[in-house]
Amino acid sequence: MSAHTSFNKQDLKVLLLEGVHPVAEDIFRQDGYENVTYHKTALSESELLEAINDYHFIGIRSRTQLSDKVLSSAKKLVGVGCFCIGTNQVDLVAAQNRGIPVFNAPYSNTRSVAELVLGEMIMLLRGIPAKNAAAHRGEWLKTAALSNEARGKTLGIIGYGHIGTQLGILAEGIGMKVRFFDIENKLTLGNAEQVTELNELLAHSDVVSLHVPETEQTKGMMGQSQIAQMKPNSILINASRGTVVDIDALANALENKHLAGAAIDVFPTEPKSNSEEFQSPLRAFDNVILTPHIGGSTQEAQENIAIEVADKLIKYSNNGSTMSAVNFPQVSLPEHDKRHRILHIHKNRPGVLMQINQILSDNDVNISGQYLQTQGELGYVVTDIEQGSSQTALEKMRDIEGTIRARVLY
Ligand SMILES: NC(=O)C1=CN([C@@H]2O[C@H](COP(=O)(O)OP(=O)(O)OC[C@H]3O[C@@H](n4cnc5c(N)ncnc54)[C@H](O)[C@@H]3O)[C@@H](O)[C@H]2O)C=CC1
Ligand SMILES: O=C(O)CCC(=O)C(=O)O
Repeated sequence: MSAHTSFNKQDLKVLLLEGVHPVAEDIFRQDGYENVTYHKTALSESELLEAINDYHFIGIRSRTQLSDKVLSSAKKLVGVGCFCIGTNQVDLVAAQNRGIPVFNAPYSNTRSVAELVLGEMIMLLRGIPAKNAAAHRGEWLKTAALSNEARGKTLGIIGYGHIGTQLGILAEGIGMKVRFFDIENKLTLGNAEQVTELNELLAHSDVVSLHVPETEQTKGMMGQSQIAQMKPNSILINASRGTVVDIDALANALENKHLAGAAIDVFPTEPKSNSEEFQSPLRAFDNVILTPHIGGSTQEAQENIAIEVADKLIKYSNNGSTMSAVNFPQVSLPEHDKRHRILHIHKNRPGVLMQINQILSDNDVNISGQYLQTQGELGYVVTDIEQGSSQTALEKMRDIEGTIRARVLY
């Protein structure tokens, strides 16, 4: 990592929440960021509103809600790291409007989710959750009724992305037939088959597994009528987002024995901490595997995520690189040894680049490299300069109409 930054690293404050893997804190400290606060849990909204004003970087997982209201209190915030895949807990537009890039770890926990779902699928096809629960109560359910091999069964995957594709390959490995539904045309891996109608997938799958992000389209996508379309005695698995499945409709389908079982890892409302009671109508069913949103919670995944996201935040802080930010123009930058680098974030409108260059020219500043990228409403110009007063130029650039924020890296 470059040692050159506009801020004294000791003055930059980093807040890590929700027990992200401790290696994240080590990485910040090793890079010279001494001011790192680590919390094992999420903060309540009022605690967050009070604390966030002090921090330049925040690291969260899926529980912390970075709403417009919270972000409006985050006056010093430079970057957000989601130590997970989903970024729906952050108001991405509000962050973008404030010139704050949001980073995540798009791949690091995907294998963990795929492995969990594979295991759940095999257990549910054998009816193990119900037999296990009965045995814990002293009952002996020795029967082959509704107990099936996975081999030869059809797995229907909804959302054939990083997790869906890995699950498909693992399932083929144990002899399952894989079909999937996705809004995009996808390159199929192995012998998987893409279907164009969701209902067609639902009607012919022995197991349906959801791997879509939370969007306006996916909220409630498995409602009463979709669950009714599922094959009798089939199984529903959701390790995507809690809003995707109508839990009451699922409970009804289990109650009237339309479905043979389910595995649910994510819920419309999840406890805010491990000490809060988990409430769900699904608690009544022995044939449902209930897990506390731990699809991606393995040691391997959490450590990889911590390394990936901490590195991205530090790189943005030290070097200005926004590669893989989810709400920001993406610029990959070389190191800027022996040069000053000015970062200018502005509303995407004509003429800003021209004004930046005019200011540099007026101040006798020689440009050695320049990078411009825009995304939607936002523009990001990075200018490397060889000499001259970067500070004076920076002050003038801050006055350009539409400027959201600007800083210099030494
Ligand atoms: N339970 C857990 O701990 C975890 C949950 N997740 C959740 O899993 C989701 C999926 O993760 P990845 O596979 O890595 O994401 P991805 O972005 O690689 O794949 C998502 C796929 O869903 C498709 N899609 C989007 N909208 C759709 C729709 N309306 N109908 C059908 N397909 C649609 C996309 O085209 C894409 O192919 C994440 O967004 C996250 O919410 C991810 C990691 C851990
Ligand atoms: O580990 C977490 O807190 C959330 C995992 C998850 O759902 C994600 O990566 O999107």
